[in-house]
Amino acid sequence: MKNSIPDKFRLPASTDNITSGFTGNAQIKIALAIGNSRLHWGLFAGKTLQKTWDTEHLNADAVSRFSEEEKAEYLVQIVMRSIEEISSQNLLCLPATPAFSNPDTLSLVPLPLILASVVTQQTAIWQSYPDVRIITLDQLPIGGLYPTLGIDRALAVLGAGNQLGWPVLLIDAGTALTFTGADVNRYLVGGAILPGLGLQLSSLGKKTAALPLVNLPQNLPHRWATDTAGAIQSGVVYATVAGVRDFIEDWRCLFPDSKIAVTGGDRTMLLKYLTASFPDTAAGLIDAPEAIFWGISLLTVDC
Ligand SMILES: Nc1ncnc2c1ncn2[C@@H]1O[C@H](COP(=O)(O)OP(=O)(O)OP(=O)(O)O)[C@@H](O)[C@H]1O
Ligand SMILES: CC(C)(CO)[C@@H](O)C(=O)NCCC(=O)O
Ligand SMILES: [K+]
Repeated sequence: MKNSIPDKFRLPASTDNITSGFTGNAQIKIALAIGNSRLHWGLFAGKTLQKTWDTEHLNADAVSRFSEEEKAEYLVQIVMRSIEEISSQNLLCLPATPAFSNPDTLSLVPLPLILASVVTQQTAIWQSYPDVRIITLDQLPIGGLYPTLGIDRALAVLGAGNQLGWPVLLIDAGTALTFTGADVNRYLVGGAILPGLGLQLSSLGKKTAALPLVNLPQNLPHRWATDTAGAIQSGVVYATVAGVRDFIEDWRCLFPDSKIAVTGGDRTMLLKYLTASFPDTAAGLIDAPEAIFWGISLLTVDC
């Protein structure tokens, strides 16, 4: 669904081609994937992903006090500031157009925003963005999806399958750790959900009296620990890695030639632990931090 754009957010005709300097005629769009821990951003020129970055969730209480018009302006500025920040770090080359170089004109530029969210409260905020399109399951060219499946899982498995080939198993090591598998007919076979590595550690720290909050270890820890922090790390890491291995091996029995991709904020650590403990299982796993944006890129036409 596309909201109408209030006149105050429309680009002046002279800056209509604002981003053409590095993209030719391709239209610039922003993708926002809202996860349970943070916001994941992608900048597209047409279907080409130029850059990705992460930011914090917005403060829902603060935003709820704004009028509709203030919300719209605030959200446009959040997007533009975020882009300016990554471009000023030289991570992205944006042309020196008035809209990008003059802070007074920032709010004139409502870049189209494509939103995929698994956090309802954050979705609600972004509905006030002047040019937003929200991706829903029914828009995805993949069969067998059940109504409550997370849009992040559906997009990431679709993206991985399209980019790497089908069948595909997508492992998302995010707040939650998920497995999502689809067959050669782009049909959902199924999956599983468990607490992610970070969430296992934080819930032990928060929900027990004696256990401290500990970080993920940099490397595979000692299994038989003789201190509390080490015992927590050992338990979480070895049990998770054994579980992940079990899902991978079962999937490989079902689909021996399947691609298997790993995404999410804890993917690098998970891959490190898995490689150290089960090198044969880890062999051939594909590092796919942008899997969800590969999925979103398939939906960037006519929006
Ligand atoms: N800079 C960072 N900020 C927050 N978390 C980070 C960061 N770098 C790595 N992580 C790890 O990323 C994990 C969260 O992964 P991710 O950001 O992919 O989740 P999410 O997409 O917000 O959640 P989900 O997809 O499960 O709803 C945390 O457990 C944390 O350990
Ligand atoms: C599992 C999470 C939290 C992973 O981000 C998300 O995909 C979600 O909220 N899913 C809904 C339930 C399901 O996928 O079956
Ligand atoms: K919940």
